[in-house]
Amino acid sequence: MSIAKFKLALLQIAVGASKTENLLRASRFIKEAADKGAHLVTLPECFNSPYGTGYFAEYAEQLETGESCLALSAAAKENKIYLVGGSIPEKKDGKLYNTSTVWGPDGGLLAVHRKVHLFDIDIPGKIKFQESEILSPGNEFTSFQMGDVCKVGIGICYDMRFAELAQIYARNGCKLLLYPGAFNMTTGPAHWELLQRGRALDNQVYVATASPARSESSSYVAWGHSSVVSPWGEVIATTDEKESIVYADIDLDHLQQIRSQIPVTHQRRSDMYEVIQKKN
Ligand SMILES: NC(=O)CCC(=O)C(=O)O
Repeated sequence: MSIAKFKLALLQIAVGASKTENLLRASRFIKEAADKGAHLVTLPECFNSPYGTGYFAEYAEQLETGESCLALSAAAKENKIYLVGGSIPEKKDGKLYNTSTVWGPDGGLLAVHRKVHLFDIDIPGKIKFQESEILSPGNEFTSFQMGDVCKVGIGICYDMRFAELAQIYARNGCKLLLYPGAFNMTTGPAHWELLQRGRALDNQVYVATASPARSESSSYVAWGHSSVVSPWGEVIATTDEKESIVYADIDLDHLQQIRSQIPVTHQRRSDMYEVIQKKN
């Protein structure tokens, strides 16, 4: 019989200039969440490096040999949890990516997601950010199977704005979508929660986001507010901007009830419209 409920933990940790300290902090928070019964633990976007195009090259690692992945693998194994390693700047074949790795309770690498939609925006007088100045985009959908419990889809931050990605994950059987992210002080208050609720409600899935804690002295000030939204579109767990751990019970029976009560999946008019998946 498969398990219908599990505890998810989002680690909203402070991220500073020292990679070593960032990794130690992450390991400490992972242990705390596991000790509190979390089965799946998620770190924020860019948890080992300050977030900014000027930092990515310096902090980037190769996945196979980098100290961040070694630390994540060890933490997953020691605590016997599924671990989504937020994201890190990755170097591979002469290119840089914003990359999330997923680890199983035996410390093995289960999945790798390279941010598909790069964060390039320009809101005059507020924020201009161009990830594409230095990063390359990933080209793959990424999901992983959490034992016999549930399939989980991964996106990184700006990926959450693209409804089609979430729709395809849901269609492929994902019941939880995880977005390590770092929205900012302009788009955070306006869109962070709205996007999560939209993705959750449209697809009748759980959606969770993990942000770094806010640091007013950073060049990029993160919004924080890591949250979990239910398939009903309700925020079931959240926090403010400070360092904290957000816990939520993911209840797959509840998800199934909502899907039976409001059966939009079966009511789609695919004779009239369709979202097409062009890659794996
Ligand atoms: N790191 C990101 O992708 C930030 C995305 C963001 O802030 C947005 O508004 O979208």
